[in-house]
Amino acid sequence: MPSALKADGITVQFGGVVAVDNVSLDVQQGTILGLIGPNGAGKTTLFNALTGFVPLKAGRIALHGQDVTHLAPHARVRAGMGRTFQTERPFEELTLLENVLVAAFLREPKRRHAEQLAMQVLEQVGLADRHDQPALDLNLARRRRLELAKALAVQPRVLFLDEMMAGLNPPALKEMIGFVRELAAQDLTIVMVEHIMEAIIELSDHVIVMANGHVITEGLPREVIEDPRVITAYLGED
Ligand SMILES: Nc1ncnc2c1ncn2[C@@H]1O[C@H](COP(=O)(O)OP(=O)(O)OP(=O)(O)O)[C@@H](O)[C@H]1O
Repeated sequence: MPSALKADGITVQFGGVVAVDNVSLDVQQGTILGLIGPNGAGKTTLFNALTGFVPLKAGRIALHGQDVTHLAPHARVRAGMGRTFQTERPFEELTLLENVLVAAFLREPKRRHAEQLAMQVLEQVGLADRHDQPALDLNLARRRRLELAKALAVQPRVLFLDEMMAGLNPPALKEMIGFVRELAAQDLTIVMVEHIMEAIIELSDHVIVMANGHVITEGLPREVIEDPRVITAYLGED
């Protein structure tokens, strides 16, 4: 299977804090990588490093063989990265279609094509029938789906999902798991930071566990969550 995302020796330092220390990963096309670890482990920082939002102290990143290490976030979008943000902030006065259009224009300059693309992704996340409503009225589950639609509107080859499942009620969680599974089935490569273990177990092909900026173990989801080192990292030594 071809490598979709390959990162070697990623290191990020904030002042005296090494938030991510020499982390490497290799994600095969069409697979889902789950990134877990206790609060402060460095997951979001790694995510931001991969997508270009924080500078690297060391390391290299390749997307489908293209070196993107020194590209700015918008250039990584053009190279094929899409991402969601932990705190979704839609333009509340704009309609759902307009919100997704803002993202679609990053990849598709012609308005008619961008609109088609935006409607298509709204359809994919089950929001097409609300496309002309303002984002202001959306509940949490629909805001998340809108966030997913925005990330999909840049037509990514590798999609980064940052805690998409947090706070969802059981039906909405099931629905979101279904959307993500469907995307991977369509050969999209997915990297997800997630605290909800149900989602990690159901979706991940491979799991990386971080603590204190390091990878402490990796492997199949059911194996890693039973690893004593992982349990200790989450619960502490006592
Ligand atoms: N902009 C920043 N400036 C300084 N330190 C930071 C910055 N961002 C993160 N850190 C520090 O880097 C470390 C890793 O934080 P990070 O947010 O990446 O962890 P996380 O695993 O995503 O945690 P959570 O699960 O709570 O989101 C922490 O010690 C944090 O305080």
